[in-house]
Amino acid sequence: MAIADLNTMDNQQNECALTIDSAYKRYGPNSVVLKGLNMNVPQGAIYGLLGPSGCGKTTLLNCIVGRMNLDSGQIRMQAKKKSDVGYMPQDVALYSNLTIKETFNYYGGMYGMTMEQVDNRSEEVIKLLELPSDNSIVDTLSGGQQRRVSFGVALLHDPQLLILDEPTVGLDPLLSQSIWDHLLKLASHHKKSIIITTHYIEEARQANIVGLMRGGCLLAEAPPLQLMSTHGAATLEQAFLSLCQKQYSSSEDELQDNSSYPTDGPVSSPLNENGLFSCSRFKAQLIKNLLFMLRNKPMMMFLFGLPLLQCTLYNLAIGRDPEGLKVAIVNGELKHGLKDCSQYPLTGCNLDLPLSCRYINQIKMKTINLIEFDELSAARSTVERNKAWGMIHFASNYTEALMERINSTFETASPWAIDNSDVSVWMDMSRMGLASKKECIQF
Ligand SMILES: Nc1ncnc2c1ncn2[C@@H]1O[C@H](COP(=O)(O)OP(=O)(O)OP(=O)(O)O)[C@@H](O)[C@H]1O
Repeated sequence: MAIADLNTMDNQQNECALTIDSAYKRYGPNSVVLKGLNMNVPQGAIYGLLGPSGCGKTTLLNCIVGRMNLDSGQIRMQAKKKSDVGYMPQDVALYSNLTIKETFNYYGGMYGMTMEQVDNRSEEVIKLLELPSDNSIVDTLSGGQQRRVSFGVALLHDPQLLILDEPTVGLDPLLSQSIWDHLLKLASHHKKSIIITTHYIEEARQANIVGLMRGGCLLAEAPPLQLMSTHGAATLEQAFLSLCQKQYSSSEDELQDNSSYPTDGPVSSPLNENGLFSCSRFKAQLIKNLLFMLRNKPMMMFLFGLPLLQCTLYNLAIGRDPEGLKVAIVNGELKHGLKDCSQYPLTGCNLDLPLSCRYINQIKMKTINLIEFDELSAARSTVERNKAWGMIHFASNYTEALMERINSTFETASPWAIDNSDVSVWMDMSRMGLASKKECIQF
């Protein structure tokens, strides 16, 4: 190839806002949507992407903006960051509880615009798109009005590349024409590149270039008048029909054969994120979430009220101290039982002082009735007769044999051993740290 030809090609690619080479995408082995599609969107032009429902237009746009990856191929773009692109998806994806103004403030903040910029731009956009009062809640708008707000969001930050998925569907013809006029002005005066999909084929005649898509590839890509003259057609629709008939003669399902499907790995959009953190994005998210909370009172009451109710019910049901429960105490730690406790202070950090006195002192503050026994067997037999009783045994001189007996009886290794009847509580003082006496235990 001559050097002059190569230079021309390079220049053409430099002037392209977007170039796609051999794009392949499928949703499953038998659902190939893009089949080696090539596309060139010139800088400062409106590119009308036409095609029947289900031919893969939305899939292609999603791959361009980075919502999904191609399976194979290449995407080159002049826009570098996601905020250089304005995307209006086919489905309305707005926050329904925000007003139009708040919606613009939110997306403006996400694009890193100042409040002043947002105010100026939203005023222009509201006027252009004939939106209702900016205090109207999105949820209360008609489907067409919501689509116009979504369109306004794509226009708001004045991006280099606009990608609009059926922006004029369901609009009043006069409004639709004023939108096209605005897009033409954006392309010719401000050198913005615009990709627009539409089902209205004749509408696309206003585009600078149209791509006719069918069966996952572009059948043709040329200025509308050139397409019509090449195919001897009076309308764009007839030109499209003639191209479809030509394609029909070749096999459409070639690529359903998995062996010929290229598998050179996922190809992501070249658009970069706008940085990990930005104050304006943080603020925009915060305000949006606060507004959501303010406007969803029943939901907030449920979110905060349910755990509160659960805690209250839990505490009312089982969280209180048992009232009037009689608990037997056998204090083996002191020679004369709890009577000896009067000699000792109940506060301070002296571990030579008996733990049982402090512990019992705490229990006395509760609503439990303590009944002291001198003998373990007497307390035990009383507990066994009256199942509702509890028993605390403070032992001082545990021998290995005694420990084993307690463990085998109560089958637990915790400092508290719970009797099989669930009412007898043993306190193993040696495991509470008293044996080592290294720690100060304060109740
Ligand atoms: N998430 C998905 N999982 C599986 N198949 C999908 C998915 N999204 C789209 N498809 C299929 O891919 C094909 C192309 O869908 P796509 O939405 O890209 O078409 P389209 O040309 O934008 O259609 P329309 O003009 O009706 O919006 C369709 O057959 C569709 O069923």
